[in-house]
Amino acid sequence: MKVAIRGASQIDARVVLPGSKYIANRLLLMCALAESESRLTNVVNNHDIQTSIEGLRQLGYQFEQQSAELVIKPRVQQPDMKVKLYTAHSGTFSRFVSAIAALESVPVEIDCSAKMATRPMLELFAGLIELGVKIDSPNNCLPATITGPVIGETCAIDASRSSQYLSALMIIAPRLPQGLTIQLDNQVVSGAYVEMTTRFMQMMGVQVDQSAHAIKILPGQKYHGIDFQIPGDAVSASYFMGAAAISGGRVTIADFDFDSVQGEARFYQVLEQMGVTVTRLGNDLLISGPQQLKGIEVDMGDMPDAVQTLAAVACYTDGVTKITNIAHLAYKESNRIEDTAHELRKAGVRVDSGKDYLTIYGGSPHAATFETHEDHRMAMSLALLGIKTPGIQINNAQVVEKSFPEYWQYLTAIGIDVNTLVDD
Ligand SMILES: O=C(O)C1=C[C@@H](OP(=O)(O)O)[C@@H](O)[C@H](O)C1
Ligand SMILES: C=C(OP(=O)(O)O)C(=O)O
Repeated sequence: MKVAIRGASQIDARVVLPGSKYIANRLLLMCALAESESRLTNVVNNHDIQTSIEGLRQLGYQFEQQSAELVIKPRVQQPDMKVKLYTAHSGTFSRFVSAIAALESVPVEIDCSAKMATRPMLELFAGLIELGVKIDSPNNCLPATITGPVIGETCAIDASRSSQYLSALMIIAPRLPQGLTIQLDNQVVSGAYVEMTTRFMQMMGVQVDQSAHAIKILPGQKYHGIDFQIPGDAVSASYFMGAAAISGGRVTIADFDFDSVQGEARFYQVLEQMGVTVTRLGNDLLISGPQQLKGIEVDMGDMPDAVQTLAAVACYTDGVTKITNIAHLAYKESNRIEDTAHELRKAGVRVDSGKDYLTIYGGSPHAATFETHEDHRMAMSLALLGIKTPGIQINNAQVVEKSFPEYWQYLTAIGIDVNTLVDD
């Protein structure tokens, strides 16, 4: 599927966003491991979350859709023979379920998409091996067969390429008879996501002790089931904030998750530095774009998934935007440093890129056809250029299914013209 984007003359819209994929991804697992029933509402229906539910079902965990609620009941039977499951393109589920698989004493064979098979797993596998788990993987990536159970109580983890390794081990800790001490071997990236894991573990009754070099979960703790409404997805919100910023129009994000555990919920503060006006209206957040955006320098280490949104907005400033502390973006669905730079250059934008930064020189981008590199965020963010620049097209636009299947309809609803074209 290919789409052509034509900007709206004036954007003035209110957007109600689907629930956070990040919170859902954690709660599905924590609730599955809980000793009592949980009820979740506003669980986003996207490919990543369907993949998580399906994969956990293969392990015998129970998910039931009851009208608007997803009901998760304690597992009654653990598998007594080899289990096979599929993690598709989801980095989060690939890492989290590898740790869950290590709780079983039968082999769990985990397969994934060709793209996911190129994303790193090595550091998590090393941590699990230290805990006595057998990992059978030809190249330290998925596909792999994981055979538990965990027998150790201490391991080291290097989370300098992905925080998901650390969250994965934290999530299973309450199920380990001796608890777990995780030594932090290196700098931890995407720290806000580890904080998110901690916050939900605490909400479900598990105490997490954190020091500068270790995370400790004491034995004898259990997840208690919860009744919880998942707030809106902060990264999905970033595209509509970006649309207001680029167009100079107004977008209201309904029921914005103000005291959020989602790092990217602070993206509006980044836009504010660029000249956007932000107004709180009760539970809503109004973003009003300025006449002219300013370039800024900003550390996006804790907002990794909004970097491409910012890169798109940065194309329309009257200055230079430097996005720093993003070396870990090389290991996402695409290389979000080099591939983003490459695509923006197609529109005549000057971009400098390095191991841990992107520098974008604002100006007047011209028409371009962008490739998505199988990255949903590449499609969603680059489409924003079409708001102001005629002739923007996106190939393989269906990649948005991973996190936000209705994205193109949402753009149409705020007045942006999205035309589906026949593929070349
Ligand atoms: O824990 C999570 O839910 C995530 C952590 C981040 O990954 P890294 O820790 O690999 O940066 C983020 O980019 C990803 O989309 C989701
Ligand atoms: C990086 C992302 O997800 P994951 O790592 O789960 O594939 C994302 O949604 O942008």
